[in-house]
Amino acid sequence: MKIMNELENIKDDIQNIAEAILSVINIDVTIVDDKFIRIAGTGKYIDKIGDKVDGYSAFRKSFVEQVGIFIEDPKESDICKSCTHIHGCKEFAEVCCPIVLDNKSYGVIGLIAFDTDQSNMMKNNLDGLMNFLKKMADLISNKLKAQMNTEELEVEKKKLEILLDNMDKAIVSVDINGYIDKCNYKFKELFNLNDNDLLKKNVFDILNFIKKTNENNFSKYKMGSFSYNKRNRNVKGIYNINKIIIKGKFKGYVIDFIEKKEAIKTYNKINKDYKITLDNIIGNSDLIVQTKRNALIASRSTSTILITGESGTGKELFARSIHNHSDRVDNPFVTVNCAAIPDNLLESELFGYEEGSFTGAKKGGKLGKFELADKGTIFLDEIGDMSLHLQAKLLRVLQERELDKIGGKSNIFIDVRIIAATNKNLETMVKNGSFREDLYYRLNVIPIKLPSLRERRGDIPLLINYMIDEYSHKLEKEILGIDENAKQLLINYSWPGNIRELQNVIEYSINMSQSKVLTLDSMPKSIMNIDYDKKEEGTEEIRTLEELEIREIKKALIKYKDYKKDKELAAKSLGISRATLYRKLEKYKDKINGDTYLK
Ligand SMILES: Nc1ncnc2c1ncn2[C@@H]1O[C@H](COP(=O)(O)OP(=O)(O)OP(=O)(O)O)[C@@H](O)[C@H]1O
Repeated sequence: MKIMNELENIKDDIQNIAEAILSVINIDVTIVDDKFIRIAGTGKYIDKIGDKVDGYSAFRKSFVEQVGIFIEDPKESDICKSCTHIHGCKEFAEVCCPIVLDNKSYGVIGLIAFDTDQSNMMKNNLDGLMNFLKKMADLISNKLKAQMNTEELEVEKKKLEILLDNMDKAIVSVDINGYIDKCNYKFKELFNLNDNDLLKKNVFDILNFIKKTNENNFSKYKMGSFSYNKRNRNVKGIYNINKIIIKGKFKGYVIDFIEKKEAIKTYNKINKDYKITLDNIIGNSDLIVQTKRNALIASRSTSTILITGESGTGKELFARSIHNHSDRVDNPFVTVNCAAIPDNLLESELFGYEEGSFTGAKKGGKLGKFELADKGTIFLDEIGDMSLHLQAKLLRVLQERELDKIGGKSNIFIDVRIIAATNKNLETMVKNGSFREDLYYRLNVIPIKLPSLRERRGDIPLLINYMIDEYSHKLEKEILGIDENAKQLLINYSWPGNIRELQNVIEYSINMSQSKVLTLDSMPKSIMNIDYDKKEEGTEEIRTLEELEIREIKKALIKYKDYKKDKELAAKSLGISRATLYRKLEKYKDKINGDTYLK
């Protein structure tokens, strides 16, 4: 392959300069590159363009030493003594000047006199001539520089285009008015646009979910969600707008877009390494081992699962593990707490709605959790708290496997595995009419009942050690273990809040501990004062109604401890008003005082 000399890229410009020199001084010009190949010439040199110029020792000297040279009489000149052509030389005089850029020589401009007139003209105007040639050489090096810069820019541009086309995100850059400047392949693909669609088009017209008027109201960066529907292309996602500001001046926008399903996929990929599995569920007792075995079998099917168990027994943990053991693991696991969302919002949360379906509906509509969980698993926690109206809707989804969105024109097919969970007794609820029987049977295809902590006390020491490790690390306290008395207390306690309560007790105790070993002193008063549950179920003594009330209040407080509206949810689950709950807390404050959950 021929390696191109830099000057060759601008040889037309160089030939023009050679002819300009000729027209000014009327002496023929030769311009050579760094290999001494003639790349431009006038008069009799025109036919010799492309030839190697031999013997020109003056050119070499000028090139190597980067100096202008004048040779008055080649036959007498010291410089020409080594020239192989000296005997046949027809030259009367010669002037040459190097073409230099950033201290590197790229070639030489030479003027050769073939008669006395030309030689005299050179001699008499030498300074001016040298100066003129130097200016011409500078002109060539400036052209060369511009050419190199353009080339560099083209390489950068190409690299950038390749980079953009290989990005997961769709990207478009526009001017201050929104006219499209550049976009990547993904952008055209995402919005189903061809080059004609983009020619001199305004992005705010094409993607009308972005309102230009709003874009002036943010400083640098803004994000939003979108729904785009055109030419059978229906995409939903998130967009970010970045303002391009150079030296304080606003120059346009770069907008990137990511499809929601892509974002979810990426999220799942990132989190894959931290996924919880059945192996992370602590416990050696027969009950928990058998439950884990059943859960593993259930993970291989797509049938609906109903997990039951008291609050804090690990229902969500099991649901996540089942998803992570299933072949849906690379798709989303979406959780909905049916008790934490008011009934009027739950419907749109679950099923979503189309744009404009009601006053106040968000632009672009809203994706429901069922759609977000596409090809994955939806975990419907606290299903027993769902209203009868929504139970009917859910039943339809389970039966038809189709979603009927609020304001939607057509139904959407869904491929979602359902895992429901509750701590309520659904059978009793079915009997008293607060839970639909048909829905109960649809959900209860694979039942998994989680044992309470009381039923597997043998696992308590294992759980305590695991939690001491976890929380001492988290709280940066060196706690080495638990003493026998404290351990016995925890083994015998009734654990109405199950593992979540045990976690809270250990966390509290590590915080309070003055020594490296947890003792009774660091335990919360609540688990020491109330010991009515020490005995196994069925053998307990009759308790006073007050004791029962305190216990249920404590259970409710533990359960909703982590929610923002904890008291409100606790009161609701107890079937009393918030004010009543506060009154009772005041009344029993000595009995519940010191309880970590009340803070
Ligand atoms: N076997 C276990 N090993 C370790 N941690 C556990 C185990 N079971 C539950 N946990 C922990 O206990 C806490 C409560 O678990 P989870 O939220 O799954 O319970 P839940 O039954 O869904 O509760 P609720 O009914 O109140 O929603 C979580 O922090 C969970 O990580």
